Amino acid sequence: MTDITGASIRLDGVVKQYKGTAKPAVQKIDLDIEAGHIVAFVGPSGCGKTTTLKMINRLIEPTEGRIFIGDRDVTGEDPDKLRQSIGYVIQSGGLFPHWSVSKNIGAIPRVLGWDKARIAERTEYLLDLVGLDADTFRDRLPKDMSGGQQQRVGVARALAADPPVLLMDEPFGAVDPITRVRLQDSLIAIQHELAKTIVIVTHDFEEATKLGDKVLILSEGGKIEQYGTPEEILAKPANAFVEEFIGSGATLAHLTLTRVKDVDHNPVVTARVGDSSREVINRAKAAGATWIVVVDDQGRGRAWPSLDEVATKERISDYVDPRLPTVAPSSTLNDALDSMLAASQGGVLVTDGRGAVTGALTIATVMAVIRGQLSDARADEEQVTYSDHTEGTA
Ligand SMILES: Nc1ncnc2c1ncn2[C@@H]1O[C@H](COP(=O)(O)OP(=O)(O)OP(=O)(O)O)[C@@H](O)[C@H]1O
Repeated sequence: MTDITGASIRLDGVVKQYKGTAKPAVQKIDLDIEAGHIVAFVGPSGCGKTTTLKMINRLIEPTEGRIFIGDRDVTGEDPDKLRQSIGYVIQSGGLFPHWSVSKNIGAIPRVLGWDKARIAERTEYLLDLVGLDADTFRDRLPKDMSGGQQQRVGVARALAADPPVLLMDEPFGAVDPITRVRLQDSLIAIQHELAKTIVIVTHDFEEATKLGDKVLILSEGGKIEQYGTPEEILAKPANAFVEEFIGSGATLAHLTLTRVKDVDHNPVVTARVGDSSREVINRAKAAGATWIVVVDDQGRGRAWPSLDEVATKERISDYVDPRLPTVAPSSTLNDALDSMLAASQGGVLVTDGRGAVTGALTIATVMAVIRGQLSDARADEEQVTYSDHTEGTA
């Protein structure tokens, strides 16, 4: 991990009561968020997640209490100035629709008076950081991009002026499940590089455990039910509310704690377009493989034909499989399973941070981990054997 560029956040007795309401939306919250951490706010609809988030950048003014960013008490700061130093990402990116990607990303730097060359350089850097090719996307309008690409630009825009804090309100709520996994993995990779302080609101406990160094579980009125690491929450739910919120699938929720990088991968045999099929087949057979991965010059997967398919042509063809399932090292085993199911495949390719194929993960490996976790969980439970049971009921 690189140097932490994030700042701590502290909420000190913060209350929000909207005008004309009987009860406060947030009753009195004290919260410390460590610099360089990702904290995920979860809880049922209407519990006050968004209200709490928006008080941090004063899009919503607290009724009482103080908010600190680093050592700065920002409660009395000019809200416009404050928001220039806090990145903010909302669902669907929230881009200005008539502005190009580069104009959107440069919005805050222009307000801050940066010169054109510095803005252009920063835009290139950020587009690369969020995984978009600058030459392809710089001049695009939001309507000419997919939802996932727009959301990547939204993250780039929020990071434009290098703020220490990034606030994200349901950022991946509006994209399909596979894109969602890619965006989550991309956020984890960005965080490894930048070490900002990130607060993310989500409805999804699984997303919270995947992204959060810590998870904050709220109930109605912004009441803190538990604030801890995903491991702590899953191992020791603080009370019945948390237990119910986590749900009956708690054992399988552990699958979200196990990352692709934590389990063994199978090696893969790779080939390039134009390679001799016979040579590739010989190489694959020697390695005991029944299929290969065709990769491009950067090592990114294009297709994974079986050896029978390879044998139908003299040379490796340039076919690109648009549904090739891939996961990143930071993906969870649940993501890997989803990806396999979506592609109707019994395995998934594992890629490094730049998308190059490094191995494969099979459904057998994932099932072995699930079996191990289930038997660990059962060993912890009171053991009732078949004979105990029949004796007890006889
Ligand atoms: N502008 C407002 N005026 C009055 N009440 C509001 C206002 N905004 C939110 N509320 C109320 O405050 C409470 C908390 O809302 P908030 O949006 O923070 O919850 P949330 O946990 O983010 O919900 P969701 O998950 O549905 O987005 C809710 O009861 C909501 O109806």
